[in-house]
Parts: sequence; structure tokens; C-alpha cells
Amino acid sequence: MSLKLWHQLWNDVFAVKIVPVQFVPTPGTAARDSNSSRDLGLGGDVVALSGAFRFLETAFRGEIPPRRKRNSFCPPETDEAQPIGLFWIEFWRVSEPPYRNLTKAELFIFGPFRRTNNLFVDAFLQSNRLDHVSQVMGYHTSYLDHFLKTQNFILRGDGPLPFHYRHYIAIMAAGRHQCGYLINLQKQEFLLLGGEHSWLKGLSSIPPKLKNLYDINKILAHRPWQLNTSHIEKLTKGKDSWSLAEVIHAIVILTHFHSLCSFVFACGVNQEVDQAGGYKYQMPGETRGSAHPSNTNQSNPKDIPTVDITEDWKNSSHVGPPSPTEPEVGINTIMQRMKTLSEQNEECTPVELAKRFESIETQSAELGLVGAERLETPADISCFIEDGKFGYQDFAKRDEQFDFPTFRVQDYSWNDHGYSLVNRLYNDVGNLLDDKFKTAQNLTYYTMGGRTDVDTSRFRRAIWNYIQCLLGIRHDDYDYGEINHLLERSLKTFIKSACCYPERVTKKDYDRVLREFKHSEKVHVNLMVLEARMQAELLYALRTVNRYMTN
Ligand SMILES: CC(C)C[C@H](N)C(=O)O
Repeated sequence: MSLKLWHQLWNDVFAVKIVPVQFVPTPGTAARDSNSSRDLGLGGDVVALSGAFRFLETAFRGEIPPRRKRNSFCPPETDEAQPIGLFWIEFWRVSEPPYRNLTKAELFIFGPFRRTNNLFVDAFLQSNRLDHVSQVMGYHTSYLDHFLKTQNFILRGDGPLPFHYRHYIAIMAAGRHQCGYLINLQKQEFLLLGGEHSWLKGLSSIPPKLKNLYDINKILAHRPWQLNTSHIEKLTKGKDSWSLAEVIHAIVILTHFHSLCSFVFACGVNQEVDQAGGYKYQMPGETRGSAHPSNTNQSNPKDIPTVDITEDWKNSSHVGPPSPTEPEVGINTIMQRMKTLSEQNEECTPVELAKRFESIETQSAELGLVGAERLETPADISCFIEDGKFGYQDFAKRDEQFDFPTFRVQDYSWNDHGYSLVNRLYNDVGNLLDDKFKTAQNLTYYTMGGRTDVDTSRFRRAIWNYIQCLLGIRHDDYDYGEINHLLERSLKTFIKSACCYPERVTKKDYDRVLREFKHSEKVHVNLMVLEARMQAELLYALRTVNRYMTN
């Protein structure tokens, strides 16, 4: 609901106090055309709240979104849903101060869609913040719903692992991709739940039981095909052993956070406002860094490099492609090719299909990558990493002496096997994951760039299957030849980097790829990277657990 409407409805009866809690930066809009929350024009007063809201209130002090956005009311439904801001609102019975009778106080999001708004409020209440990941995912409300439910369940719901363990496992997982953003968020949660401070010194300070998980973490993150029953056996036998239910819980957390790293880097998600390097909105006339909540030490402003997110987005694809970049074939060509493919209906022999899979796999091994390898890892991240050199290896070039076979989905699939195993060993988490996978796989608005009524299923399937192909997984009923028709080289390079080397990907790479597509669509592609990767890792892990149990 828009502020204007609130104004019309309530201004005569209530005085309204509004506290801006957090503003959501919208791509391409600079949130700086107004400088005081009093400008909200509701005749209310602004009050500061204590506790969790206070630091946000300080950080976002005085900044409100652009007027034209603020006054918009329920635009037609599109996938470009953009939330605007999060407010704490108090409704008072009398319009003149001194106020008597507070009738209602609510945390509220103003934005185009009530559903996104409610989800954001829930997300905020769950973790005392509306993190940037949720904000970016907010483009796709139905997906965000499943994502948040799952994440909340595996971290905060019923399950065999102690709560602080869960967050530490998340840190270990994010460490594999040097994802400082997730590590910092999880460190805070770990401490809030009573985790011991000393564990945050690094892997050398944690109990052996937790440390024993590290091999699985490393293998699942980079070469899941190498996982075998001896890894599970090592964990579940002897001193400090894990129960199978605990192993499954840990595996779900690990795979969730490995793939979330892909999403974070591939969308160029910025640090949170209270993290080093986090952005802040600047008050007119304010010097950089001065309003950061933790920046009380003015003598050394370099410690907290504030980044103006609006600058960042100004350089984004809305204002034309950054150069130099590879030319892209464009949406018309992709649509034309999808049409040709659906008319062709070519029958292929199983041998030919297998060959096409292998050829895509071999070609992917020849692809370059975006960005450069990270040479130095900061100490506060490297303390959570062991064997940092162990990384992705092209499946086509995998260790020959072990002869790892291609993973055939017809032999072990999520629907027929993985889902029920995970459900059996760890409450109903299979249902949550299943809903999430299905939503990510089937999500469509029948649009492509500005075109409407487009059947995009072929394009989306090519992306999903390409991601799993990078991890050695083959869907027997799919003609992998389609991938080369529909995904051009620059997109494949981006996907491969996001999936297998996320730490190399930056906002620049995000800007350079899919330049005719909307932000919501690029985020959509990154959601598929997240989910297809997570499902692939889980398939390997669950198949191994199943083998171990039936041995
Ligand atoms: C990834 C995008 C091309 C998806 C497309 N916008 C759809 O609605 O299906």
C-alpha cells in the first residue's frame, strides 16, 4: 500500500509516527532526492526506536525513496516488483500532541506488492534485518517465500543439530568460496545463539566432531562426484561420531550455503550496512563514512570504506553496457532459435544423445572464466579454510585413475530417490526443498526482455541442465545439443564461473552478461544457478548416504 493511501485513510483520525528502518535500493534509482523523513508528509513525528532498529535507523537516517516511487500505488503485476522501504509505524488516536492512546504499531514495508511486503517483514523479524540477499530475491516473490521458509527451517527449526553448530557449518561452507558476506552474517548468528567466541578464531579452535565434517564440505563444494561411502563411514563411526540424521542435516546446510555463495557473487550482492565495506546512504553535505553506525573512530575512516550503492547501480546495465564486451546474439535470435527447435522434433538415438552430452561437457572444459583468481584471502576468512587449493575440476578432465562415471538422473533422481531419503532422515525438509526446486525450475512470467507471451521453457531448461552438466549430471531424456543453440558463449562462461568459481564473479560480470534482459531476469538466472547447483550436490550426497545405508 502506498504512503499516499495511508495518508488518505488515517490522517484525520490518527497521528502517525514513522520511523524509517531500512530502505531498499532500487536499481537505477538514486534514493537521495529528499533529506528528511518528515517529508513523508503525514503530519506525524519521527521517533527513534531502541534495540535492533536503532543502528539501522542511524544508518538510514533521513533518507527516503524518490517521490515518484513513493506515490505510486499498486502498479500492474510484473516480475519487476520492487520494494521501497521498511518502516516502523505507530498509529496514535489523537492527531495533536501530546499523543494519548497508541492503538497500533507495526513494522511495514511500502512497495508494490503486499505479498513481498509481508515476506520482507517476516524476514526482518526472523533475523533482525532484511538482508540484501532477500532484497534481491524479492524480485521473485514466490521463490523468496520458499527460500526463506527453507533457510529458516534448516537454521532455526526442528532438527538434530544444535543451533550454534548449524551456523558454524554455514561459515565453513561459505569459507570454501571465500564469501565474507555470508561468513559475517553467520558469525553474528552463531554468537547470538550462544556460540563460543573462541571458535571464531578458526578451524583450529573447534571441537573435533565439527572439524571432521570438513572433508565432506570441501568435496561437495568443488568435486561432489568424489564423495564416497568411506567419507560417510568415517563420520558415523568411532569417537565424536555423527548420527545419520545429523549428517543429513549438515549436508543440507552445506549445500545450501555453497550454492548461496554462487547467488551472492553472481548478483553482486553488497555487504550489509553494518559490515566493513557496507554501503550507506549519504545525507546531503555529509562526508563519507561519518554516519556509519560503527564508525565512531573518525581518525581512521579508511577502516570502514563506505560504498555508495547508487553509484554502483548507475554504472549498471540500465545505462548501457560497459565496454569492452563480447557481442551478444540478442533476444530475437534466441526466440527464433527456440521456435525452430520446437518445430524440428528431431529423433535422436540414445548413443547420439550421449555423445552430445559429452561434447557439451568437453566444450565447457575449454571455456574461459570471468575475473581473476583471488590471490590473497583475508585472515578473517582464511582461518575457516583448509586446503584452499582444492577447487573445481572440469568434469571432462576429472582424475582418470578413479574413472568417476557420469551421474545419470535416471538411476538416481531427486523426485524418485533423494526427496524421500532426506524426508525420512531429517523431518520434512524434503518437502521444503522439493517446493523450492520446483518453484525455481518452473518459474516463468512468459517474458523475455520487453517481449511478452514467450514460452521460455527451452531456454530455462538449457540453463538448468547446463549447470548440472558442469557437475557431471546427465538427464537422459534431454538433447544437450540445444544448449549450444540457446546459450551463447558469454552466458555459458558466466554460468560456469558463477557455479564453479563464484568468488571470481563481480557486479561487472553481472552487468556484462544478458544485456538485453531485465534485472529481474538476470536474478532469475542466478536463482537457477543456485538451485540447480544445490540439487546436484544433494544428489551426489544422498546417493552416497543411500549406498552407505544399504551396503
Ligand atoms: C530467465 C528469463 C529469461 C525468464 C523469463 N523472464 C520468464 O519469464 O520465463
